[in-house]
Amino acid sequence: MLENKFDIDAIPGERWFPKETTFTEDIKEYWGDYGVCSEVDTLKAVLMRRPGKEIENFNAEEVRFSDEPVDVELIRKQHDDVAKIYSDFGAKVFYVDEQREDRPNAVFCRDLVFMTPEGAILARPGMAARRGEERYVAQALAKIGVPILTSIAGDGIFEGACGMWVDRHTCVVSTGSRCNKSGYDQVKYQLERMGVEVYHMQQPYSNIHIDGLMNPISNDMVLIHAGQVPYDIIDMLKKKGYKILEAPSRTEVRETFGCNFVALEPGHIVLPDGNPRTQELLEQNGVKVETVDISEIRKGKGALHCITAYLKRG
Ligand SMILES: NC(=[NH2+])NCCC[C@H](N)C(=O)O
Repeated sequence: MLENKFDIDAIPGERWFPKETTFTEDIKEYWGDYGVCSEVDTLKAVLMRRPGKEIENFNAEEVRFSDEPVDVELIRKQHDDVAKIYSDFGAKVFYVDEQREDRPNAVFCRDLVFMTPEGAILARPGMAARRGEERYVAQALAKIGVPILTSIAGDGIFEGACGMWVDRHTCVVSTGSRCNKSGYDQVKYQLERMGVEVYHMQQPYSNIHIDGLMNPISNDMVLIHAGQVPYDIIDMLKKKGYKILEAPSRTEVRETFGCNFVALEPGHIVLPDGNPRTQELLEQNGVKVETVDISEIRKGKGALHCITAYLKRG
């Protein structure tokens, strides 16, 4: 044996091993209790923008509002009425507190964030007069502990209402004027990573988002505007066991937003007031329908689904 006057201890192995949990397992502990993989499961938390200074003065044509003037106090009251329905039902209502003063469309929160089981995908609006709204949504999400998985970047365009959950493993994402190929690919990457199959839908030339054309009522029933939804998408929904209800009135779908409702829980929805034919069809099919007057919000060419970003369902 060599005489070793200077024996040096071996370098020890690693002692601090990584915590090998998934993001979904961790989210509650390090962020908050958020996550969505359904358009209908029990509504637990939402993000909304109560119209602030931005609604007081704008050029309707530039921001894609109708030219009837908005009653500022009434739009705020109607927005509060909707929020109260959610909170009375037991959902937590969070707000985007700050916003640019030149962005009246910021009330349409769904367009700015698409929520997944692991957190939010932050949108990048297609319309120039909306770009930048998302910065204040990011601020609000960070404050309440909703992780932001990606912020649509590069040459991508994507708005949250171009996504629709079918079930935990299935999502429809639509391209058109509010979501281009690059935005679509960025969303698809995130969803596929979570084990979600993405079905592509093409928006008709006359429509910007999915929610005015097709909206799930429960986990096996969906309302569609048949004339504007692609065959392949409906075929997929039927094969997954969905019953298809066809909206009976084009006027209601297009003018009074009969398809733009919010499910509080499966088979129980809040519908914009003034859609009698749609309401009758839904009730005949056993749907519990509550209505709310959103005449002022409608002047922004959007309705209930558009103003409600889901943060937690089920
Ligand atoms: N999810 C919706 N359908 N949003 C409607 C948004 C309407 C808004 N004026 C816009 O053009 O962006």
